[in-house]
Amino acid sequence: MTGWLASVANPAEIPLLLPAAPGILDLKDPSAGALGAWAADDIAATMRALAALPGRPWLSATIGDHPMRPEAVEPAARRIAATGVDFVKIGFAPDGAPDRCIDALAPLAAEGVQMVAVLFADLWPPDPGCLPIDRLAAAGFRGAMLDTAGKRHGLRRHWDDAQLSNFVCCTRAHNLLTGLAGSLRVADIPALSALSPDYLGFRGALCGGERTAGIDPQAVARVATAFAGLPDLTPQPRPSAPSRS
Ligand SMILES: O=C[C@H](O)COP(=O)(O)O
Repeated sequence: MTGWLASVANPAEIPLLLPAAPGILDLKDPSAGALGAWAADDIAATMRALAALPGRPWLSATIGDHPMRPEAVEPAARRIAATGVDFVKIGFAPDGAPDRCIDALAPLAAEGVQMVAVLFADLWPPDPGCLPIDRLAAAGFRGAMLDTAGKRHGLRRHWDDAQLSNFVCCTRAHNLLTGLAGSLRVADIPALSALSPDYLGFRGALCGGERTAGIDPQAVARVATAFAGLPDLTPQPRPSAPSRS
C-alpha cells in the first residue's frame, strides 16, 4: 500500500497532523526554500517528544537547500543526522557536482544514517536513466524521492505518469524506498498510488493550496480520506488448493 508523508513547518503543527496518521512526518520549513531546514535543536526535541508515542510516524528532516558541493552538503547532512531523526533528506540537482556529493555521503550510510535523496523533477530530465540512482544505491542511500524545486506546477506537469512509473520501477529495482511529491493535490492520489510508490508527499495540499499558509485540518482530512479509500493492492496469499482426499 502507498503511504503518505506530511511536511510540517514547526512543532506547533504536529498535533494537527497526528490524528490523520501520516506514515512520515517530514520536518521542513517551507518558508526557507524547497528543502528548508528546521533548527537541529528543534528536530532533536521533536524526536524526543514523539519517541514514546505508540505507533508513532517516522520522522524525516531536510538539510536545507545547498549548492551541489561536498563541502556544503556533507556537513549539513551530518548536522541533521546527529539529531537522531529517522531519515535525513538531501536534495540533488544536476548543476554542480551531485556525484561527488553522493560519494561524500557514503560514510554516513556506513555509520547507519538512513538518507533519502530528493531529486528535483523540474531540474533533471524526465528519464530515470539520467538520474544518479545507481550511485545513490551504491552509496547506501535508503530511499529516493522525486519532488519539485519550484512549486508553481505540480510534479505531473514535469514528468508524465509513464515516466513516473519508470522512476518507481527503477528505484524499487535498486531496493530504495520510493516517494513522489511536488505540489500534489487530492485528485492526483488515485493515479499516483496506482504506480505503487512507497509514499506520496504533501505540503501545499495540507494547507489548502499555499504551502506557507499553515496546516488546515480540513485539508488534512481530505488527504487522509483519499488514502483511506484506496484499494489494497498488496499481493494476498493464494488460498490453498482443496485436498483430494
Ligand atoms: O516532501 C514533500 C514536500 O513537502 C511536498 O511539498 P508540496 O506538496 O508543497 O510540493
